Order: sequence, then C-alpha cells, then structure tokens
Amino acid sequence: MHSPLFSSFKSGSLLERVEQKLSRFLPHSTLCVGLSGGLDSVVLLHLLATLRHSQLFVLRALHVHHGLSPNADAWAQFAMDCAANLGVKCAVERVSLAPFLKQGTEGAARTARYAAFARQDCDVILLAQHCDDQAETVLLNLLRGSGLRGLAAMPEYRSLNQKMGILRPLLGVARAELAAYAAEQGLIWVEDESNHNPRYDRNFLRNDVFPRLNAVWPSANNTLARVARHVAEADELLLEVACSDFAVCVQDNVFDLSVDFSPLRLRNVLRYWLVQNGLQLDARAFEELIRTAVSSAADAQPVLIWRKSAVRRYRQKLYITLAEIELIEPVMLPWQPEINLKSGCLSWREAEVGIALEILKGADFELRPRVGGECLRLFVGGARKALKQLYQDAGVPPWLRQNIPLVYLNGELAAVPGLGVDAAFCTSGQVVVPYWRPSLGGID
Ligand SMILES: Nc1ncnc2c1ncn2[C@@H]1O[C@H](COP(=O)(O)OP(=O)(O)OP(=O)(O)O)[C@@H](O)[C@H]1O
Repeated sequence: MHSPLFSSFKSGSLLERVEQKLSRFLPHSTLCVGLSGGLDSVVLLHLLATLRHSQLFVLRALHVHHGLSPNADAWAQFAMDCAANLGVKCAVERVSLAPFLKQGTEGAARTARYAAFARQDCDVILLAQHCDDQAETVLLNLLRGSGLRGLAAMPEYRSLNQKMGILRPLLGVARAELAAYAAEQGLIWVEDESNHNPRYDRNFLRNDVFPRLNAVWPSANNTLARVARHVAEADELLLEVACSDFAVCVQDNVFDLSVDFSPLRLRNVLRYWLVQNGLQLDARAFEELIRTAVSSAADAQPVLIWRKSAVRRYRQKLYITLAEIELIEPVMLPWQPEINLKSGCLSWREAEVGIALEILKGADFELRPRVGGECLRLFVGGARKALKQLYQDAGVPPWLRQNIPLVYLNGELAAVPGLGVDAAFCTSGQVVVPYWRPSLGGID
C-alpha cells in the first residue's frame, strides 16, 4: 500500500480556500454559479453565499434545464428553491439538444449547457467540479488515448468568451470533504439518477474502478489531479514554443518547411498551424501528412485531403486549400475601375496590382483567366517571358495559377497579381508593389 503523502491540498478551511481562488475577481465582480442541484454545486453556492457577507461581489445562479430526465422540472424547481433559501437569484434556462445530437446525449447536453453559460451576463461562471472529477477525467482521457490537451483535463480557470471565464474553485477539494461540509451545514441536494447508470463510462470509473483503485492507492485521486497540473504546464509550454516557431515559419498562412526545426518541433508547430486553420486532424491523418507532405521527394507535389480541405505541398511550402478547387469561370470579367480603384492600386478581391493612375484613366479594363501562352515583360528593356516560367520562378503553386485573374488594359496583358506589371504599363519612377495573398483555393 502506498502512503498518502500528497493526499490533500488542504490548508485553511474550505471557505478560506474558495475565497482565495476568487481573489482575482474580487471585489465588484458578478459571479454566477452553475447550479445543477447536485451535492457539489449546492455546496459551492452555499460557500459563496457565505462569503458574500465579507466580500463585495454580486452572486447569481443558473440552472440549465436540459429536458432530458422526467425529473428535469423538479430539479429546476429545486435549484430555484435552494438559491432562494440562500437569498440568491437563480435563472433557469431551457436548452434544446437537437442541434448537437451528433455528439451523443451527454456531449449534446454539455455543449448546450456551455452555450447557455456563455449567454450569461456575468464576469465568471463558477462550476463545482472537484478533485475526484478531475481524477476521473484524467483516467477517462488516458483510456481514450488523448494527447496532452486531454490529459491536462480541466483547467482551474479558462476564458469562455471575450467577456467572461469559467472558474472551478473546488478542483483541489475531495468529494468526501464536500460531503462532510454538506452534512455539517445540513444541506440538501438532488441525486441525478443517471449518476448510477453504468452505461456511461464516467459512472463506471466512478462507481466500479475508483473504489478499487482507492483501496490500494488511497491518494490516487490527488495524484491523478496532480498529473493533470503537470501535463497542463507541459502543454502550455509546447503552445508557447509553437507560437514562437509559427512566427518564424508561417507567412500569409503558408508553412515554410525549409526552416530548420527538430522533427518534434516541426510536428508541434505544424499541429498548431493546422488547428489555427480549423483542421483537427486525427492521429492517423497527421502521421500521413508527415509521411507524405513533409517527407516525400523534393519535387513531389503531395496532397492530403481532410474533409473539405487539403494540405498541399509545392516545393518546400505547405498550403491549405479547399479539397476541390473551383476554377474561376473562363469568361471575361468586366472591370469597374471607379469601384475597384483603391489607394492608387487596382484591386480585385484579394489581388492588388500597382498600376499608375494616369494609365488607368480612361482605359478599357478586363480580367481574364489564363488560357496559356501569355507573356510578360517585367523590366524595361528586359526579355518577355512566358507566364508559366514566371510563375515557376516566383514559386506560385500550380493549383493557384489558373485562378489568378490576368489584368488586361485595352486588350493587352498589363499585369498579373503576384508577379507584377508589364514594363509597357509602368511609368518611370513608380514603385510597383504587386501583392497577392494565396488563400483557400486561390484568389477568392
Ligand atoms: N444543469 C446544470 N445547470 C447548471 N450548471 C450545471 C448543470 N449541470 C452541471 N452544472 C455545473 O457543471 C458542473 C459539472 O457538472 P457535471 O460533472 O455534471 O458535468 P460534466 O459534463 O462532467 O462537466 P464538464 O464536461 O464541464 O466536466 C456542476 O458541478 C455544476 O456546477
């Protein structure tokens, strides 16, 4: 048997410890307790109602009515009565799970609940998860094969949106201590009948696995919660490294593989770039990306399709595009200079080309798609070069070339976004700064 060396984070009374967790929000904040009506949140509300006498803050409660259980109305009524007994205003929000049912019942309830939290007019939502919940979450995520983010389990504080956050002031407190407090204060609460349903993985861990673990390792819960804190720190550090590496290797959302990172740092910043673009690749797809897009021959043009997106490599750069790139219509687009003239530049959606204003005045404009065989002379006195050659020289990926509109003035190719303006259309002394930002599927 292992001795419970770190069996408790206790120092000071429960009330003092909760007060200390609140210190960053005091005074003058509006705190809203997520009140399910169960033991944990009833204790939390009671603690806060007690603290309110010595500290300045506005206290509210919110019960989210999921409409799942036949007892849901009774729970909502209980939550309102419980809050009223403590002199706290409690709102009840009915939510619909229908839009989220793909996530399963539990997941849908959770998403709808957090959406309801985010709608509250307060500075912080207080939730009553405790140390045992944290331990269950760590073990559950470990068994599901989560990465660091999952093993870090629940953070004590995180922002929910721009104006409010979620605080879990009881995360270092054992369930048994909350039960003892409730008994001491004569509190009553409701039991969620689903807590005993072994169908739910968490309940199986709570009711069957943890009692056995605790019989051998009495401090297992604290230890697992401590592991979560270590992992959270490591995860935070990786995020910091990813952010600074991102600044070095990503420009205009194009990932430059030529930057010399160790393989692990490359994986870290690559994952970060993908997530920034809303691509949460699963482990298999991520390895596939490393294998094909990162490690294949230099002249290959590998593509990894993920749902509606694609990660494409051209030379040493990775691009995120739509899986199916739609080509612009092969028709001539009429140009409307009075609308599109912007600070001395022609602009069309994301493409901008610097052409002298005096040349633009009175000219006939057209945007045409590339048909092949076009040439451009980029420097006065220089050679005319094929567009294909110029694109290759500039490293413009092939899938984008078809979608870059060519600018014609009076029927002649005058400029190509990203490449430049034909010498015949540049006035002397004018600095031409062609601008083109590759975006999803090209210029769109
Ligand atoms: N119906 C509800 N209305 C308001 N708050 C709730 C409700 N259900 C849960 N909460 C709040 O969330 C806390 C955690 O609840 P519970 O453990 O049931 O949810 P969970 O799904 O495990 O949460 P999470 O996914 O955030 O870990 C509760 O202690 C309570 O503060």
